[in-house]
Amino acid sequence: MKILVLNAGSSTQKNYLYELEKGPLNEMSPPLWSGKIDWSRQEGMAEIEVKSGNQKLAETRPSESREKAIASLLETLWQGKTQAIADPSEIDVVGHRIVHGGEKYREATLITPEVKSAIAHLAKLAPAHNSANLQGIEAVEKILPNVPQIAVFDTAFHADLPLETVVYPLPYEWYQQGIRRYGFHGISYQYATQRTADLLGKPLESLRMIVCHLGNGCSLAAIKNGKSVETTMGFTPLEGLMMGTRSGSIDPGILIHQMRSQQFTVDELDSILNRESGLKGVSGVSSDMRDIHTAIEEGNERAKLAFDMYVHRLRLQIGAMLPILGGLDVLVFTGGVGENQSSVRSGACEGFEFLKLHLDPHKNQNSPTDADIATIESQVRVFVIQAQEDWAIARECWHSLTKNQSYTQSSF
Ligand SMILES: Nc1ncnc2c1ncn2[C@@H]1O[C@H](COP(=O)(O)OP(=O)(O)O)[C@@H](O)[C@H]1O
Ligand SMILES: CC(=O)OP(=O)(O)O
Ligand SMILES: [Mg+2]
Repeated sequence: MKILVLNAGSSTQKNYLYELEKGPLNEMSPPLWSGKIDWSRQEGMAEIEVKSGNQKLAETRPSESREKAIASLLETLWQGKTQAIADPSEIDVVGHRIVHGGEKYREATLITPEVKSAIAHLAKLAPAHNSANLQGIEAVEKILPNVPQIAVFDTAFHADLPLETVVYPLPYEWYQQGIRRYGFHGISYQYATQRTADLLGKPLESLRMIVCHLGNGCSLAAIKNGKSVETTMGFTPLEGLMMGTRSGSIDPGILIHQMRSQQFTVDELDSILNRESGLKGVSGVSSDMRDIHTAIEEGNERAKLAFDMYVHRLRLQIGAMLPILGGLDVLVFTGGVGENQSSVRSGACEGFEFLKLHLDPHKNQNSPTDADIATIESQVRVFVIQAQEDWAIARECWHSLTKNQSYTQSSF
């Protein structure tokens, strides 16, 4: 079965083609083809990178609409030096990461006009994500009109969060209107928790885990019996940790004050909190941890402050999860920052020695992939797991199509 996966991020579009013959294993099988567009590195420009076998294509082009960019990227799958298939008709199914599934979507779902309008409706709550997800679905509809498309939701992993976590201390009627905590990055959490348990050789259900997903968007989740019991993102992907360009949690009184005294409009505040805050807003340098690191080495004090705040807030939230879990067996770091920035990991672990959590500095420094970086004596294991949201989506597609053959046939 050939499965195309589209993962639309706020400023990136990552696409992969996987081939699964005997069904998915827990360990990732490398994709036949991958194509990435990154709009975050240069203003008005799109950096494109396509890989297939040992062929590689890299170029920078002026930005165009996401739909057009996806269409031309997908052509490299069946044309030119990165060609991986003879014809688009070889693709059996397309899986999409959909960030916000609201209350209704608790598992992978075949995309129908009704599902599309629900995704569009939820774009109000995750504007940087759901509308990009929808553009991906529509781009594929034009190129592969007869191929089933499956939505895999980031919110689904948190579907059973307890009520005291879900409800905000606001008028109860607001909760009844749908203003509640949902949690995100669930596809990443599901993969990282199972992968860690497999590497440890222990049942997932026996482990108390905290997983820190640190990419452009950052959140962490407490996982007990294999289920999410608390997480830092809430109604939207803006709550919680400090991120690349998002503020994370702040005093809501600041917004009221700024609206009143500085007359900011709602759209201006939305843009400031989502795109001009976090590492970028504080440092004035960049949202990218690599640039922050370089600026710190050059003596930039605001970059240092941004880094220190990022780590401080991360530690606070790790600490907040401890009583929820009643202790900790494994701490996991994943996502672009979690996988690559050893100083974030060591900073986050500082102060948790009282748990007998001890990082091995040498192992940590080498930024390993899918490895334990705690000392042998440490009573808490610490893992770095490469985020594999796309592989997890491919697995979900395979399960959806094979668990119910009539569903598969009727939808072709
Ligand atoms: N080698 C690296 N060292 C430090 N940080 C990195 C490195 N590579 C990527 N990052 C960080 O990871 C972020 C992207 O993470 P990623 O998980 O790919 O994001 P997303 O999936 O949300 O687009 C970058 O913005 C950067 O801050
Ligand atoms: C939900 C979310 O924040 O996603 P990302 O990290 O891809 O921006
Ligand atoms: Mg991501």
